Amino acid sequence: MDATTVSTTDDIWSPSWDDPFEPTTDRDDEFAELTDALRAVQEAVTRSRPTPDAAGRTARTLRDLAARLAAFEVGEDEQISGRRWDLAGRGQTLTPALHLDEVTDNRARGRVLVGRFHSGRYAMNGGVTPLIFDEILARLANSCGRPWARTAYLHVNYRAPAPLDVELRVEAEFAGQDGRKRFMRGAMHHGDVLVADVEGLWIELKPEQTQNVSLAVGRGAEENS
Ligand SMILES: CCCCCCCCCCCCCC(=O)SCCNC(=O)CCNC(=O)[C@H](O)C(C)(C)COP(=O)(O)OP(=O)(O)OC[C@H]1O[C@@H](n2cnc3c(N)ncnc32)[C@H](O)[C@@H]1OP(=O)(O)O
Repeated sequence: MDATTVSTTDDIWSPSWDDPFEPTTDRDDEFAELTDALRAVQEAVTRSRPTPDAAGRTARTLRDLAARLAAFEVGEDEQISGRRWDLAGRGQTLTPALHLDEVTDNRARGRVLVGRFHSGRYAMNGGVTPLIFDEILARLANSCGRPWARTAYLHVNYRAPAPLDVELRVEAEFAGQDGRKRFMRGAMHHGDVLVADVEGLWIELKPEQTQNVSLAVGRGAEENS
């Protein structure tokens, strides 16, 4: 698609390159489709160099879409985004969509593919690595009915540049518990190459710290793909 010809929503949603973010979700699942489309927009904006005219028209279209969705605004406890535990990415687009293949009481495994939107320059941005680790370690730390815990720290070691547009494997391990403290470990690989590893601490919340935690809609990988 020629950027100068952008004029309709359909044009904007249809990238001209070989799209690594083709929707993988059921077409009857409209919110999942919406999240997929938003990821496609993030990637398209990042990859494009539109003319000022095309950029302006696209911006107006996006603002129009935001205004239309504002009519459906709800409080954080009622929103769908981030709470779709059955979807890779949980229906949010801050973190690259993590496909969880397994979450047991002491291990989690997943896959992630990162595009140019999350690039630091020909490799994954260093701030994105902790996002992905936080996601998988948090899911494991809070799996199997354990009381809710929050991240106290994440210590990330960057071992090699993480390539874009290819599948990365992410693993997490429940390394031990000491009272309210849950010690977690994780690693990210591209093929045989160790890209990054992490140590994290999760602290079980005291009752007075759980008041805003209303996520009781499933938290493991049971329905994730
Ligand atoms: C909420 C659950 C969401 C889950 C969603 C699932 C998946 C979603 C995926 C999305 C994922 C999103 C996930 C997110 O993004 S979670 C959001 C990011 N995290 C936060 O916002 C947490 C902010 N911090 C706090 O709320 C408090 O500091 C917490 C609750 C963590 C502890 O404050 P609290 O007052 O309760 O603790 P304590 O002082 O009694 O200390 C207790 C013990 O812990 C030790 N200690 C404490 N801190 C540290 C530290 N930094 N290094 C080393 N040690 C530390 C301390 O020495 C003591 O040890 P000991 O003396 O007993 O030996």
